Amino acid sequence: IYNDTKKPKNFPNGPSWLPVIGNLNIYKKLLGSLGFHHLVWCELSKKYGNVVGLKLGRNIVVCVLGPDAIKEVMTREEFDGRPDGYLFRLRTFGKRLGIVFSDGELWQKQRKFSVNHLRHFGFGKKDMDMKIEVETKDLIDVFRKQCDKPIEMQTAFDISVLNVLWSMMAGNRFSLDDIRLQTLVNCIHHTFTLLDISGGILNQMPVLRHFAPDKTGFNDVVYGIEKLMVFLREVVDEHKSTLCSSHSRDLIDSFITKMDQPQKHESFTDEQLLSLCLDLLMAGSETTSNTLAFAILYMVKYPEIQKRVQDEIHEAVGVNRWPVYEDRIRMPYTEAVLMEVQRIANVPPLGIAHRAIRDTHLQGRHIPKDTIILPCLYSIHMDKDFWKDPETFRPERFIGEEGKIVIPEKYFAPFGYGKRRCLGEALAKSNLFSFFSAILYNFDIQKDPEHPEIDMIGRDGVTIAPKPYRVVLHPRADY
Ligand code: HEM
Repeated sequence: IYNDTKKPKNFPNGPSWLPVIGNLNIYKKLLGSLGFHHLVWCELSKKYGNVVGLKLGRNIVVCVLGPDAIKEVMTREEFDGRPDGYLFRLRTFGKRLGIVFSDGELWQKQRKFSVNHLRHFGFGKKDMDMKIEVETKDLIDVFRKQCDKPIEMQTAFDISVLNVLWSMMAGNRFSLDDIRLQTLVNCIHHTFTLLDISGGILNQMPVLRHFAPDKTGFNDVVYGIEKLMVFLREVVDEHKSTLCSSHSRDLIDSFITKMDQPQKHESFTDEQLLSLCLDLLMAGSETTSNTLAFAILYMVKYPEIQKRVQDEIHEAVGVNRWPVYEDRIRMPYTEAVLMEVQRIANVPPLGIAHRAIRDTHLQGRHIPKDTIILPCLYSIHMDKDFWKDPETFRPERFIGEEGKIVIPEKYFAPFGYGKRRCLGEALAKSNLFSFFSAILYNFDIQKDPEHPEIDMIGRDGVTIAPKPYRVVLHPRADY
């Protein structure tokens, strides 16, 4: 018990550790009053500095805040690992598989494979933008049918956003009223609200799942993952039965073909294929949908900014078509609005957890091997010294004197950076721009008169999601 309370020498500052629970008592109390995990770390950093160290159950967790400490974590090879533990393995057959929470050789091979093959199927190229155009058109058609009536907005983008990625992964798309897919995406949303990026209670004290399977979220997480896996297994089986080995239709085909090659890396297995698909689905849908839903919410809150975006769209493309991603060069204000949404909404406020792969130092403090490291992206996006008025929604902050976009990279990193930076950045940016500008081209977005209150404070979880809200879309005259 005494050893349990002993901190490693020169460990980052933080409160004393209790036996077994470590600092879970303090953490829980702060979370109860502040409501968000990232705010707990910000609060602790006021007392303990920019590198705060806690023990949460069996996990040692260090949160880094501010540009210098975050840069060290993102760019030093010792921090390129991802956490291991009960929760992370629960997703992937009790093993370390997938792409988001794997590391070492498996991660390198799988990341390289995914990037190369997604690119082959259009990722980051004109092909991808054309797929987005198709999805945008479909979604606008759906919205047109619901004009002048309140529409549920925080999940409105789910299937459209997923379709673009899915067409590269599995070669097809879903109808926007596909009930099964919407149920699966709802499972993803729900799972994200139950967990937090450090692993949460299921990783810190996995034994609790036996005593409180509902309260710890265990039952819901298992249910959600099983549902997704059943769906993915059907898709993979269908690919296997229709595969033509000389012609890959999509990423899944390429993976299956690779599994049959004698010189393949040992990580190309059935379980890894399912885990990779699960990770891409989860990482690719939630983040983009939430950002778009926040963007619409900000436009309702600030109609004068909405009007300015619409004026810019008009000037850049006229009235006969809506903007596509290529037009962004002539639409700096619209781009700045989306960047400002990413900065202020902080959809992944703590990024994705890293792990120290060996004993090392960070900002002069000792970090033991396997420490979970949380880069608090919120801390740079909301840095008072740099941004001056971080709580104010002011897109102009991203526009330089010559009217062009300026990105202060040290203080703006919604996709992270370094070797583990977001793999889907190109797709996310193109999705954000295309869906957002198409909606503003076609509609004036207004509050639901029956629910005029606008709640900008989201819901906590792995990512921050807006609370359910409705808006009314009015078709714009002449468009
Ligand atoms: C607005 C949308 C998105 C945001 C804000 C976002 C943000 C992030 C962040 C902060 C990370 C962690 C970076 C780090 O650890 O240093 C990450 C990783 C990742 N993202 Fe995204 N992301 C978005 C969209 C997407 C999309 C569309 C995909 C789909 C392909 C995707 C796939 C991934 C993957 C696979 C990783 C893990 C990369 C690795 O560990 O090597 N993301 N993302």
